[in-house]
Amino acid sequence: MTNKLRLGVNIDHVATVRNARGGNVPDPIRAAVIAQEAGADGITAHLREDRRHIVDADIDGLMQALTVPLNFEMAATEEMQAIALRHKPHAVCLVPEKREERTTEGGLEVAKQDNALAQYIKPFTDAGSRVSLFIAADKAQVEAAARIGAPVIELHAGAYADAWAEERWDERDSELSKITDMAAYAQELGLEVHVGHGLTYDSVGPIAALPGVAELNIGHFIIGEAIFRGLGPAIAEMRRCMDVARA
Ligand SMILES: CC(=O)[C@@H](O)[C@H](O)COP(=O)(O)O
Ligand SMILES: NCC(=O)COP(=O)(O)O
Repeated sequence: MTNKLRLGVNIDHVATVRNARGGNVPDPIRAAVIAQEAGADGITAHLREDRRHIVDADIDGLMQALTVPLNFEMAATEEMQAIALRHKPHAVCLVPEKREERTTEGGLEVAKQDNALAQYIKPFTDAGSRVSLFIAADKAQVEAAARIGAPVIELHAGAYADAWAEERWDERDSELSKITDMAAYAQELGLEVHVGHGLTYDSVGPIAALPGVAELNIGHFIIGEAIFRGLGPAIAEMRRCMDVARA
């Protein structure tokens, strides 16, 4: 496996700012194009059921504008399945959603609904989209992902990132251990491993250093940092932090 760690830039929160006023600015498609020019290896966009940030037209625009792969995050619903099958993005990442949550709180429950999920993901595989499951770093979930034939998992780094931000160092270390162990185990089971949620310039290093992890998806922090540095430089600095850790 190549040592090159891919960076997927999540542009959801450009749309959050746009939607704060309605209208068209700032444009998430323009952000995605700048991100790919700045070295993003892929773009991630999460079409939430409530359309609180990305909206359907953004997915149309991304599919037309991008030359790098689109990782389309969505809930495992019939509506979202139809949208994804219409677009056939490079990757479909299944994410659990709660209307009342501020952000994605947990990982997808795969172990308790593996038969239903196996049926649900088959049309994506048939359409040529890679299926990724956004799960907690939990053995039962990793095993279930492998069992249903998903080629990719993305481990939820939120608890690790939150512990880092709040300087709860013991918890940070135990969350990092879980991600480390489950990333290794998933690779033994033949899964490609991605990690994402809440990562920053500070917290990305230990995750980027994990052997064999193929991709990190990072959004909220980069978009926030872009206010101060500009989007291209904010991405370049994240790339640098990842490369230093992986070297
Ligand atoms: C699944 C995931 O981690 C990202 O999509 C993240 O959730 C960004 O979207 P929200 O901030 O709306 O949760
Ligand atoms: N799947 C995680 C992602 O796309 C980015 O999450 P965040 O950095 O916006 O928290």
